[in-house]
Amino acid sequence: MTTSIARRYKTNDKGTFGEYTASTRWPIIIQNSIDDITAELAKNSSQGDYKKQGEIIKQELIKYRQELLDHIPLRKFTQEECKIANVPLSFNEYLDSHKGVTWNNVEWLFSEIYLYRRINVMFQLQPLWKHFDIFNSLKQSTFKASLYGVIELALRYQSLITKFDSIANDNDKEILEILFKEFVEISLWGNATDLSLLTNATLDDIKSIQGAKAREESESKILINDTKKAWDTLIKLQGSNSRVDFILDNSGFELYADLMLASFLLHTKLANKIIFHAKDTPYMVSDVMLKDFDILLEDLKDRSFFNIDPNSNDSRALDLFADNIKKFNVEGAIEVRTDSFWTNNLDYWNLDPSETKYHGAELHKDLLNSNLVIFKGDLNYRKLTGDRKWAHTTSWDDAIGPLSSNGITLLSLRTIKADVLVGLPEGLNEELSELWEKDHPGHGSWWRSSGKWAVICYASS
Ligand SMILES: O=P(O)(O)OC[C@H]1O[C@](O)(CO)[C@@H](O)[C@@H]1O
Ligand SMILES: [Mg+2]
Ligand SMILES: [Mn+2]
Repeated sequence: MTTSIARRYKTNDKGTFGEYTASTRWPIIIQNSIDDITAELAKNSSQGDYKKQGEIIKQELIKYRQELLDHIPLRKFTQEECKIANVPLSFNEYLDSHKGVTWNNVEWLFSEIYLYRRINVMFQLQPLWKHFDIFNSLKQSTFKASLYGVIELALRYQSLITKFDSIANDNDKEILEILFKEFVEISLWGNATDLSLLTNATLDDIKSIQGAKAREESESKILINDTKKAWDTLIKLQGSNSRVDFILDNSGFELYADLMLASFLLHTKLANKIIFHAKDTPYMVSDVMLKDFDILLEDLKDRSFFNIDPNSNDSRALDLFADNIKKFNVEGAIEVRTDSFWTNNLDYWNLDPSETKYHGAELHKDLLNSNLVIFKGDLNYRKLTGDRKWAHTTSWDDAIGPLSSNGITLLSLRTIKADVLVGLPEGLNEELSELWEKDHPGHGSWWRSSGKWAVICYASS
């Protein structure tokens, strides 16, 4: 490690997107939850104890939102909360070593993860709401609005699947590599419909992001591209035992795009085992929980969800994809797991034998058996780099600390949506900040939180 370790971004770092997120976006996200639980309570099905317990949660959310606005200190979880809601003790350990941190003066990474954990505890304390995903209706409505992109990819898959066998048998490595790049980029940009940013997206916004045309022009937006290194790793294993893991990000279209990449890898024998790692609680609004995998497959088959003509080829294309994923899952070629580590406040420097209290060491040991661990999205990138204020020219290997030498082979597919960013050539951050400043006076550095650029970063040891 040649670079001294930079401190983490904080919610009072002037002019950063983190400061704006904490001061402005989080109260909106809590207000959305209040609106959604209000809608749930207005349903005829909400009666008796369910209604009573729901009202309690609603009042707590309203109070909680005010707590953020009043910059109250972040409180520890009570004994009861930890017990009933399985809150990892790492949250209280952090608060013990960072006494008196307030919402407007705390590390961004911790406070954002803590934010969602507090909301989850409110639900887990009410027995009839213990497993209620407050973000489910938003996840579902956004996926429903992604119909255009969903159909487009399903048709692409339907036309390609007949060719996968011949491509694999003809040993046509060139076309295989082009398709690998294409499916990696589909998975990368699938992220672009992240709910937490598109708070008022129109169907056109969502369509444009997901259209094939958007992907072409997005090539130029990939600032660091290690796809070739991942290709070289997997092509050597083609046809033999090859396990690829996905540390998932968002549900809906992004998960659908991840499944596209996964099925491509399986059909072309670049992998024969895919393990998806989902979240164990509602997290960052849109992140995938175990149940979201099953819901996605149901949605793809449900003609009242995507209301298309059941006798159309579009419908057959959706069925084909959903049935193939289902088959892979039943056969065990695709496995979906969860672990409390992924929603913990610890960054991914703890994916290491040294972390023996919160599953870091166990997960590290298991991931040593993977030939490629794909970390999806912005929050995972922030945890890989510790969400630290590194100089933007800091090397990737320095920024990911122990992960550059403890044996895991990883690939971060990240649409850039937060301040932290490393591995850039000298001057590029300044150049893009100037460009962004033109249309966004005073916020030039927010080019790094627009989701319009991406990085694909590889590490192996
Ligand atoms: O779903 P993703 O790609 O992890 O994005 C989540 C990101 O969105 C934000 O909420 C907005 O920047 C970040 O705080 C967080 O890292
Ligand atoms: Mg994302
Ligand atoms: Mn996410």
